[in-house]
Parts: sequence; C-alpha cells; structure tokens
Amino acid sequence: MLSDSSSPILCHSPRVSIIGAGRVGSTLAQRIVEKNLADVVLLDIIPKMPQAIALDLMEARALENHTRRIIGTNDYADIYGSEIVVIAAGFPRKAGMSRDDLLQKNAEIVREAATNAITHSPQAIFIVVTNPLDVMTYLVWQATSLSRDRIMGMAGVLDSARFETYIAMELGVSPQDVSAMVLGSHGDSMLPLPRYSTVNGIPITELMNAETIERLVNRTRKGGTEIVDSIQTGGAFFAPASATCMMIETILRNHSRMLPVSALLQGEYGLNDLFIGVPCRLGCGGIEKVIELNLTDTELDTLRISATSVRHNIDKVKDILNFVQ
Ligand SMILES: NC(=O)C1=CN([C@@H]2O[C@H](COP(=O)(O)OP(=O)(O)OC[C@H]3O[C@@H](n4cnc5c(N)ncnc54)[C@H](O)[C@@H]3O)[C@@H](O)[C@H]2O)C=CC1
Ligand SMILES: O=C([O-])CC(=O)C(=O)O
Repeated sequence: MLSDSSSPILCHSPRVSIIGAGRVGSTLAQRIVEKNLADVVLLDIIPKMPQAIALDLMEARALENHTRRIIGTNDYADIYGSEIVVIAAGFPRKAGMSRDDLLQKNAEIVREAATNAITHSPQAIFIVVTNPLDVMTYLVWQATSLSRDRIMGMAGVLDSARFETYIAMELGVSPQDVSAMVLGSHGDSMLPLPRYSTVNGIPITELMNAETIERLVNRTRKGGTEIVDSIQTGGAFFAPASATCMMIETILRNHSRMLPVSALLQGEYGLNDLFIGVPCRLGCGGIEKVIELNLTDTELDTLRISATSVRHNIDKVKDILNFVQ
C-alpha cells in the first residue's frame, strides 16, 4: 500500500509560483513542466483564467510525458512553500511605447504582488520579469526586504540570446556555438559586449567588421521593440519564457552558471543601491557572486548612462508609491 505520510522527503517536488498568467507567465509554466523541473502554481487576478490555463496544461501532461502538476489560482495562499516566485504580472507595452512608459501602470501591481508573495512564500528566491525591468526588481526588493542573493531580474539572458541569434544568423553558424554577453539596463541603453562575445572561443571581432558588429549591437538594443512593433498589442514571450526558465533550472539544479541578471549593486562597477544587468554566478543559493569585469572607459560610460536612467526611474517610482526608506 502506498503511504503518503512516511516519505515526505522523497515526495517533495520543487514548486515554482508564477504571478501573472499572461503570455510570458503561461508560456513559462509550460516550459517548466515540460522540462520536468518543478510543479507550477499560476496566479492571476482574472477570475477562472489561471485555473483554465492550468487545466489545459494538465490535459497535455500524458501527451508530453511529464508528471509535474500545474495549479491555477487567484489566491496567494496557494503559493505556499515555493522555492522560486516569478513576478510576470502587469501590462506589456504596445507599439510606440517605451518600457519606461509602463512604470506608472505596473508599479502598484508589482508592489502588491511582491508583498503578497513574500507573505506566503517567505523562503523563496524571486525573479522579476515585469517591465520596466530593473526598476520593478528594485521595487520588489524594497517591498520584500530580501537579501540580494534572493532577488534578481530577468533581462540579460534574453538580451544575450538575441545578440547570439543575430550573430549566428549573420555568420550562418549554429547559435549553439555562439556565446555573447549583454549587460546594463533592459532598455535602449543596454550594453552588448562584442569584446566578450565569441563563436566557439573565437572573438566576433575577428569574424566581422566593426560596421556589422555595430549593426547587430543596435538590433540587440531594439530587439524587444522589433517584436512589439509587429505584434502591436504586446511583446515577445517565447524567448522571455525560455530565458526565465533557464535561470530557474540553474537555481533548482544548482548549475552554478555565470549569467547576466539584474542584480543589486553594492559598490561594484562604482554603482550602489540599484539593480542593473551584470554577470552573476547563479546556483541553489540564488545569486552566489556578482562578477566585476574590467570594462573599458567607453563600456563603463555606457553602463553609467544605463544606471542613470534606472536611477531616474527609481526616483519616479518612489514618488508614485510614496516610499518611506
Ligand atoms: N524582462 C523581460 O525581458 C520581459 C518583460 N516582459 C514584461 O512582462 C510583463 C508581462 O508580459 P505579458 O505576459 O506579455 O503580458 P500579458 O498581458 O499577457 O500578461 C500579464 C498578466 O498579468 C496579469 N495581472 C495584471 N495585474 C495583476 C495583479 N495585480 N495580480 C496578478 N496578475 C495580474 C494580467 O491579468 C495578465 O494575465 C510585461 O510587463 C512585459 O513588458 C515581457 C517580456 C520580456
Ligand atoms: O519589449 C518588451 O516590451 C518586452 C521585453 O522586455 C522584451 O521582449 O525585451
């Protein structure tokens, strides 16, 4: 006879809760369960909607040959015991908008989501996806008082994947052979780093001329906009879900990968008290190390421009929400 009381450790399945069951949230849920990484709780403000998406995903379980459970809910009590909470709730931009235009609309949604989520999953590591990314990650940090190892934003993995894709397409090689690094804020002032981008170890500076590289760098900076401008009423979600899923897999399986994530800086790169994309070692402890690269003066200047725009938005969000530090 099967007992459900004698083997709690063997029965434990990691649990990832996703706040916001829209395009990014629901695609992420699908990625997580189909990779057999964790059970998923999908939470949304719309009545019955996350339940219906969870049912749809459950009905695909046998066909996709996995055993993970998906729960849909409108109640934060159901996210208890999550190892990871992802915040993907809030408005996406429409054609013609910048990510910063979402600040006012998304700030209250994200603060409320963070406050509720930390109450019901106080041990979780938080990954923020909602835009404008770096400032929303700051907001979640403020709302939860998490230590810096347990709070990060997803952007650099996506932006680097885009840069890698464009490099691979330009050279006609497999993206699997391309490794690229994009730092800075998730916006027009992000910092793709050709110097640290390679094809099977060969720097791209040896494979393409400066003009081509500049073209790919600019396309990377506008990678999200290129998709929003065509979809019109929302943005990318397949690659964003894959990028978030890769961060989750790295943490749950303790892969100790070095990935660019939006992290709280405490003096690194001469910056303090803001979140911005930098390389970090991710593992089961969350952000286990923030890596400080030796940037050139030009690269550092771009990173500081990025930081100035994030700081400006942090000041705005403090005004909007009347933060008391
Ligand atoms: N960091 C990144 O690289 C990326 C960020 N994003 C951002 O992620 C966010 C979500 O994008 P999509 O999934 O495409 O949007 P979506 O509109 O498809 O989904 C958003 C979901 O949030 C829900 N929601 C709104 N208020 C809520 C609340 N108070 N509590 C719980 N759920 C709530 C909505 O009902 C909706 O289902 C947007 O802000 C978008 O800009 C999207 C792609 C990449
Ligand atoms: O462009 C958007 O609004 C969504 C996003 O952040 C991205 O795809 O990079």
